[in-house]
Order: sequence, then structure tokens, then C-alpha cells
Amino acid sequence: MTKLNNTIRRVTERIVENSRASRASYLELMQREADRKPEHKDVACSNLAHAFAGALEDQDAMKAGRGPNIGIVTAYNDMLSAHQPYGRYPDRMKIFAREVGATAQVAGGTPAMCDGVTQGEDGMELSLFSRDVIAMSTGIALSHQMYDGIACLGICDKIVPGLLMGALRFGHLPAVFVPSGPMPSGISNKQKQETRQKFAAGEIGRDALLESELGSYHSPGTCTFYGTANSNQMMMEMMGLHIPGSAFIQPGTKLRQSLDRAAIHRLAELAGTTERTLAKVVDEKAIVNAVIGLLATGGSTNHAIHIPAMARAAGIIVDWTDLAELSSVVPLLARVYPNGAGDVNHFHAAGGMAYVTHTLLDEGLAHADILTVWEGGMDAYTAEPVLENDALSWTPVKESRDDTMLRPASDPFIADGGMKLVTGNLGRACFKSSAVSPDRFTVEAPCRVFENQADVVTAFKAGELDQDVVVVVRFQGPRANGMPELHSLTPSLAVLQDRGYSVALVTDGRMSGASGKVPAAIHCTPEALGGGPLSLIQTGDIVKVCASTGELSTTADLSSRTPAPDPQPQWGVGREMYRMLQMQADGAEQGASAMLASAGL
Ligand SMILES: O=C(O)[C@H](O)[C@@H](O)[C@H](O)[C@H](O)COP(=O)(O)O
Repeated sequence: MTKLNNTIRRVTERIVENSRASRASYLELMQREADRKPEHKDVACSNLAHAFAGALEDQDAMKAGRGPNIGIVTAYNDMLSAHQPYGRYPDRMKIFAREVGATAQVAGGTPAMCDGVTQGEDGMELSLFSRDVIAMSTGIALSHQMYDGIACLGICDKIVPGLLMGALRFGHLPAVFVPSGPMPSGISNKQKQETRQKFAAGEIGRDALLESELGSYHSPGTCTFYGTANSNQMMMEMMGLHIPGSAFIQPGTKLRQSLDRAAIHRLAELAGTTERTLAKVVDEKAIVNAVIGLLATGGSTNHAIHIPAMARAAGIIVDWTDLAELSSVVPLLARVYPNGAGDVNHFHAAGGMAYVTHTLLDEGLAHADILTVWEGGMDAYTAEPVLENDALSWTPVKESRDDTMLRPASDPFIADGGMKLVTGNLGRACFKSSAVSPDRFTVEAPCRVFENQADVVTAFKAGELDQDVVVVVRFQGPRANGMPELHSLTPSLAVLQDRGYSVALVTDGRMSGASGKVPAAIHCTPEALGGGPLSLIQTGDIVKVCASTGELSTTADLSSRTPAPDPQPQWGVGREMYRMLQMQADGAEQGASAMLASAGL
């Protein structure tokens, strides 16, 4: 076995050291939960009867205590194309459970919102904190304490992190994540983006634009670009929480169904055992593997927030310095849109996660020795699932089948990973370098300050931004307005860039996993609200963003400035209900979670 890279070893050791007390107290709580009496089969008969009453044909088995009971936590709705297939999952999973003498119940549902539907709209301000709500909903589902294992059904952006955060508080049980796969490829994401730019530049009308969008988003399944949802699936593989290779198998296929069946059969096998509980599977090494996968594949920037939050729910402390140090040694192996031309279906066809895992392990760039839900540690994840005469088996993937999309770690696209930390007198921020051309890594220009995205688009349309410019969009942090994604700015900023200007975005808000191309220092922390550095900046100040030197600074003397006043919280589309969570949240680098902060985790 190849020796583990020294930086990866050192960062992992540092995370273990920094997490020593919090991890110990988490594991101790999980032990207490495992030892909790009475066990679920021994609670009062009235409680049991309540639990069994809706179980129909499984009632007898439950009454007789014949086998493990699996709790399904589902984020089904059919507003999210990725979650639409889950509508039928619970019924099928109950059948799969019976095949192996187990039972399954829908423990509960969680909300799930689509960032594609709310992009650029006020509803987006609920998005990040829906993750806390999902974690808490998972907690409600599992608080019935009637389960021996957890099956999590969720795919999209906030849902997987929320489900994991919630399930980790019940980490004395085994848990498996069951994805449902990407939709087939439609028009290419590049073509979609070009059509958007034409629309932004006034060259085509709304009809042509809608036609193009429908050519891209056309049927049930996950969106095909490598955004947050697909990065989630990558991470679940890298942490060993999937049945190996199940991330990108399309819905409605026999292979998909076989993997879903395997997930329930495996859970039934693990139920009641203590060897591979969720708390044990999600350890420091698994978290480091998730970061490595993110960097190696150029995944969504949203995970710079979600990974610290998920880790914290397991008592593990990880920050952007850890991410940046890992990024310095983890090469970029994949070019999937927005970092390349192909989509996740092409990525999977080129060897996908099995090849990524294989080549990373081969070069000592990931932890092989982690506990996974499947036997065999990470090695099991270097093979792809296939069906032979209806039987599920796995074939090792040792070569990339398309080196324009997927390259070996020994000969990568870029020697370092796709994410940089930029710091300076404007704070700490993330810069996704994998999608930006290296000649745009440094932007130094007068800034133009905005306090909402609509004003940026208005200024763009009025031609006011036709110059070298750093667009600052502030008061977009977790406590200000829930830290929305500002992805709808991408077409306008990309048009400016294509006109030959040097353009960058600096914000305490987020961008989407689908964003790229335009240099952006995002998640800037501390946020502007409450007097953070961005509240001191003024239009015309020279701002420098540099991914090569890791700089985010201004030459302006901020010490002499008075902060811009905090904006009033907005009402409407339910935003007022989320103030409670926003106000309790901590910073983006800590995971921006009210739930974790309030619990003292
Ligand atoms: O983080 C993400 O992955 C995105 O938020 C994603 O959930 C959303 O669907 C995009 O906003 C749509 O992206 P397009 O611009 O490619 O349509």
C-alpha cells in the first residue's frame, strides 16, 4: 500500500488533536445512547402498540420482535427533480427489508428545497438554514427510538448535510445513505450557460431561454452539473456511507434498484451490531476523505460550510486552514461542469468515483483505512457496480476511460486542489480556483459596493460596470439574511469578463455549486453585519483578490471608517420565521449553524 501523503497525515493528526475533547464527549454520548434502557422492544406496551398500529402487514413481525426495524428518513417531494424518485422508495424498501427478515418504517420526513427554483429569489434566503431544520426534523423522526438502523433518503444541497447532522446525533445506530441518481444528460451545461449569457446581453428573448432551460432540466433525477447535490453524493462515497459506487446510477434502472435493495439488506445486516455505527464510520479520517474528494473533483464551494458543520455534529473540528492545506497537496483530477465541459453522467462513464478513489489511494492521497458501511474500507469503493444475469457485483476501475474528463493523480489537470483560502484586512474567504482560468487568479481594481444582487444586475444593465471592477455584495452573511447563493449574478459578471474586463466578486454570501468562471472570494467572514470588514469598504476603494498569494485586501485605511448601518431584516416568503435561526448562527467557517451553536456543539 502506498504511504499516506505527509500533509494529509499532518492535517489529520491536527484535526484529531483539535477535536480531542469534543470527539470524546460525542462518543461518550453515543455510548450512553447505545446503553439507554429500556431498549425499544421493551418500552411500555401502549408505546409499542402506537408504533405498530400503522405497520399493516409488518405488524405481526414487529409484535413478535422478529428482526431489526429500519427507520427511513425521507426528504421526498416532487418539487425537487432529484427527490421525485423517492416517492416510491419506502414501499419498495419495506419489501426489501422483508426479504431479509427485517421491517422498515418511515420514521419521518424532512423538508427539502430546490436552490434552482429559488435562485435569485427571496426564498433563497431560507435555503442555508433549511439545513438546520432538516437536521432537527431528522432528530424528530429518530426520537421515536424504534429503530435499529437508519436509511437516509436525500440528495440535494442542504438535505444530505442536514440529514447527516441529524442522524449523527443518533450515531449509536448504523446508517446508510441511499441516493437515487442523476437525470439523463440533456443539452450541455456549457450550451445552457451560453444561452443565458446571450439573454443577459439582450441577444435572445425569454421563449428561447426557457426552451434552453427545459432542454437541460427535463426529467426526474439530480441536475447533471457538478454542483452541491452531486458533490454530496461524491462525499457520501468518500466517507463510506453509500453502497459502493451508487452515487451516479440513474433512476429507473435495474442497477439502481439492485443498489437500493443492497442498501436495505446491508442495513438489516448491520442493525443491532456495534461495529459500524454511524458515529464510528464518521470519524476524523472520513471527514478528511470528504475534503479530499471535494478538492480532487472540484466540488461545490457550499461544502466549505457544510463540512465543518457535519464534522461538528460528530464532535470533529475542521476549518478552512485545514481545507487550504489539504488543497495544497490534493490534485484536481476531474473536469466536470462548471469546471469542464462534461456532466456527471460523462464523469461516471469515464470511471467516476471508483476511478477517483482508486487513483487517490494509489498515490497515498486519501485514507484507505476507514470504517465504511461496506466491508473492505475505501478499497471497496474503487470498483463500480454492475449487473450480471441480474446479480449485483463490482468491477475494479483502474483506468480513466476519458482523460479529458478524469485524470490519474500522478498526471492531474492541476497539481493542487480546486479551493483556496484568501485572507487579509477584508477577512477570510473561499476562492474556487478549479473553474477559474489561472490568468484570472489575480484581480486588483476599484470596487463597487452593493447590498443586494438586484442592484448589481441593474447597474450591469445600465452599463455602469463596464470597467475593471471588484463587485462587492455585502450583508449577505448568515446573520444578515441567511447567506443566500448569489449565482444569478454569474451571467452578468461573465459577460463583463468576456468583454475583456478584469472582474471579481467579493461577498459574505454564497455562490452555487454551479458557479464558476468568474473569480470570487465568497463566504467572507466575519460577515458585514455587526461591523465586519466588508461593512467598512466604500465604492472606489482598491480591492485585491489573489488566489495565487491567498490575498483578500484593500489599500483603503479601514481603521478610520464607520461601518455601514446593518440593513433591516426582510419579511415575506417566510423569511421572518427564519430570523430566529439566523440570529443564533455562528460564522461560515464554523458551519453557520444555529442548531450547533445553540447546543454548544
Ligand atoms: O449549489 C448548487 O448546486 C446550486 O444551487 C443548484 O442547486 C442550483 O440548481 C443552481 O442554482 C442551478 O444552476 P444552473 O445555473 O446551472 O441552472
